[in-house]
Amino acid sequence: MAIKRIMVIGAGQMGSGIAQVCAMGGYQVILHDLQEAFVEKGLATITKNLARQVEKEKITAELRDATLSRLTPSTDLQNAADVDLVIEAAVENMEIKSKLFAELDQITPKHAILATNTSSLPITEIAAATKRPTQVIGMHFMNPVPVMKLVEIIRGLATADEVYVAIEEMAKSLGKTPVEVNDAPGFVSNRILLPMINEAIYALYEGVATKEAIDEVMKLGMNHPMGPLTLADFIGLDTCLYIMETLHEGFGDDKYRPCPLLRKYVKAGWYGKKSGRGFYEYN
Ligand SMILES: CC(=O)CC(=O)SCCNC(=O)CCNC(=O)[C@H](O)C(C)(C)COP(=O)(O)OP(=O)(O)OC[C@H]1O[C@@H](n2cnc3c(N)ncnc32)[C@H](O)[C@@H]1OP(=O)(O)O
Ligand SMILES: NC(=O)C1=CN([C@@H]2O[C@H](COP(=O)(O)OP(=O)(O)OC[C@H]3O[C@@H](n4cnc5c(N)ncnc54)[C@H](OP(=O)(O)O)[C@@H]3O)[C@@H](O)[C@H]2O)C=CC1
Repeated sequence: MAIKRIMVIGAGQMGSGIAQVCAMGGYQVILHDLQEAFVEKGLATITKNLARQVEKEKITAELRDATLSRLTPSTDLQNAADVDLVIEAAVENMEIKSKLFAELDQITPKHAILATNTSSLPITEIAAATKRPTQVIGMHFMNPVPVMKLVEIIRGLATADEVYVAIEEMAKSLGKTPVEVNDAPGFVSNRILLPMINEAIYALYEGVATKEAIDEVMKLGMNHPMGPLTLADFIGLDTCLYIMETLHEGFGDDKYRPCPLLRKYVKAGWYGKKSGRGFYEYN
């Protein structure tokens, strides 16, 4: 199954990172979002990242130029008509993802693989929105995509072995390390990470310590590169809440109930780094 042309859907923090590593890996990439301004913002992030790498002499100016030349902007989903693979990285919402996959099933060629970068939603349910569930798979990159080695690959109930192998090979071709997991709420990564972050938010909510102290304990005491509240801001508090809700609903276990403080911040529009304010403030 030769993969040459890819559409990445969602030009946010994950979609732009995924588009960057795919283009650097030699693939032709269409970066798609709802509005031109979002696509432009994503492309500007990629351009800035590549410029920084050239400055640091990590990549050549030729690789930067070749990478940029392989990226095409899109605001029309019909542009997926000749791709071999779609990697969807739109917002973490089942209704939006199901609708996108149903449309992609109509638009993309029969051989195309439809992958989702969802953090927690059931791959099997997303696949059920299509008539090609054997060709739907989870391809879960970590943030920041250009830096983190892991790609969690999630098989839905019907995912075909050859589709799994094609995605595993593709992840390796990007210099990533794929790890195979089965379809369960939050998979492995967020089933373990998000309850830890949620518990840190509860510690803040209950006045156990300041946000700085909570982060310092986990950084200096556990050698985490970022404290859990800084990491929550980095992931996006909206995404953190969606993931906790998926775990809560998926397992039906109250140990996964989202902290009320997390809900309050999301209701206030404090989404973390991407909106300028979360637990901390950003310029
Ligand atoms: C929610 C989900 O579904 C799953 C998830 O993704 S959960 C989140 C998983 N990610 C993490 O846990 C990240 C934890 N944090 C870290 O690993 C580190 O703090 C970090 C890599 C983000 C930054 O590392 P640091 O040493 O503090 O900063 P810094 O020295 O500036 O950066 C290290 C390198 O990363 C690069 N980098 C940092 N942020 C970047 C970004 N947003 N995009 C691209 N590159 C970035 C830097 O350019 C630098 O590259 P070089 O080594 O080539 O020079
Ligand atoms: N943040 C993280 O650390 C990680 C996130 N993920 C997952 O990746 C996905 C994206 O997350 P992230 O990049 O952080 O989120 P962002 O909010 O940064 O980006 C999402 C982008 O998708 C766009 N979008 C929303 N709906 C559609 C649609 N129907 N068609 C096309 N584009 C759309 C959004 O536009 P608009 O602003 O208009 O809504 C926005 O530009 C989520 O599923 C998330 O769970 C996976 C790994 C890590």
